[in-house]
Amino acid sequence: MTAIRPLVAGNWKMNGLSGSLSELAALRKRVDAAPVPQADAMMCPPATLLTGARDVLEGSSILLGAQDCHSLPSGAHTGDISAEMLADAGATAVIVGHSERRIDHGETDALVHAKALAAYRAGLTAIICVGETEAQYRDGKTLDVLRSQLEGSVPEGARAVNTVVAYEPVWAIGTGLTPTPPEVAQVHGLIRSVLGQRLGDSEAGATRILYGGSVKPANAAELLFVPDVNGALVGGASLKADDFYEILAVYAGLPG
Ligand SMILES: O=C(CO)COP(=O)(O)O
Repeated sequence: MTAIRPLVAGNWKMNGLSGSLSELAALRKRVDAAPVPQADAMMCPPATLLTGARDVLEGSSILLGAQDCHSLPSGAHTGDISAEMLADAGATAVIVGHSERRIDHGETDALVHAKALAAYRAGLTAIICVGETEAQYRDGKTLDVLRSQLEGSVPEGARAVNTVVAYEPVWAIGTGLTPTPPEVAQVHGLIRSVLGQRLGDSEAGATRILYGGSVKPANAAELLFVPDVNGALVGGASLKADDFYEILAVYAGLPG
């Protein structure tokens, strides 16, 4: 099995006005000046900034992603945005099933599954998020919850080339708390084994499994070199070009 190429993806969430594109331009400048060829970098700004971000990133190695999509390609769905629209705006990937959408918008595993299929239909990579709540973590239910979310959310046609799984414990998002490296290793190992049952070992062995939840420059090396961790999904720290670059740069020491 060849080594999995890591991915560091930033999720700006509902942050950023047009002026924030200067932060993306600053990131681009840092990556252009000191590329990190060992890993892929991606930024997922809000949908309103996608075309502006596409222009800022033109010719850059930084990939562009989006944060959510509707499951249908078009139609009478006021306020929604289809995967095809995201692709048209320059995105090559879309986050689906983030816990903030599961919680704020009542998104079910079935809906996340449909959104992942929509991403494939539009030629986008689906970044499928899973993660347990604090109560589930405290009750020792993490592995059961993740198994069930993966079985419900990851389409059987998922392939390593078009699918990324992001493990984001809800209690670690925006809190400064993180699971311990052994906990992350256990969960990521389980995710890979569930993917193996669904997709076969060869696809599962090549699928990127990201860790997300309070990843910062200070803890990135500790979290990203855990076995079965193939990168990060970064929230708050992705809003600052220097912080995001420093997280990406933890891979700079590796053979390219
Ligand atoms: O939800 C996240 C990324 O999708 C993580 O957010 P924070 O990095 O701000 O904890």
